[in-house]
Amino acid sequence: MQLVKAKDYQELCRMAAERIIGKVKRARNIKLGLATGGTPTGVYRELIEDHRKNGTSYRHVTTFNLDEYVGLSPEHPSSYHYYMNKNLFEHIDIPKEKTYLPNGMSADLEAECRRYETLIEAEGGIDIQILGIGLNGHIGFNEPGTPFDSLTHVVQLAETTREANSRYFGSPDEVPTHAVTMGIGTIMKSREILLLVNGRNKADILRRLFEEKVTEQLPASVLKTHPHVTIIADEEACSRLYVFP
Ligand SMILES: N[C@@H]1[C@@H](O)[C@H](O)[C@@H](COP(=O)(O)O)O[C@@H]1O
Repeated sequence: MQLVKAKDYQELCRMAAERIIGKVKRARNIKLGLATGGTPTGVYRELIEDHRKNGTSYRHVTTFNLDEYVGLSPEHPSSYHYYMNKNLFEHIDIPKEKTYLPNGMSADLEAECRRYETLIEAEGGIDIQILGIGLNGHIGFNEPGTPFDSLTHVVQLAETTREANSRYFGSPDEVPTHAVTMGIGTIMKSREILLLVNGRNKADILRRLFEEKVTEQLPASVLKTHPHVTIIADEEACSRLYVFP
């Protein structure tokens, strides 16, 4: 894992966007793995601004999101479909039919998981996967204890995760109890991974990521075994690291 330090959130977003834009410009056909949550919103803002100012085109881009809540339709304002449409897709020229998220409304969720996994494979896999990290070290919605070889699956969300994500809902009870998420094995198949970590509340989990051994109890620790991971973290997130490049 390579750690790149950003002064603050704004710089982190610029750095991440630059990497993505560089790839989008260079490749004729690129598959981006996208994340939701608070962390990537500023990166998406940068992509939109660059698209407007510099005309970077996304017509040749396919996207796969990490996860979606079970039981929320794409029209639900707290669904990840809605988030992606509002925060990115509606503002760039990506063909809507090339933007994929798991369908949390499927009547057969097991079949949906298999369909999503197969779809990623059929498209040739993900070139670069953007990740945030949960306070307990989850990536996507892979909570502590998830097997490292897991593929897309249905998860029961940890209460701490439901609580942390309740800010996106009217009340904590409205947060779904389950989600469909790419598995850790799915994420690890990405050719490159960009983990974004910002803010003081992430300082402890970033410290744990560096200090603790690779264990399924800390899902993000698996990234230490991937050949091409860059962590972009701001100063606040790095404030508990002993050694800093
Ligand atoms: N499923 C998402 C993750 O993909 C995200 O990385 C994490 C951190 O969110 P935030 O960026 O808001 O801290 O929370 C959610 O649970």
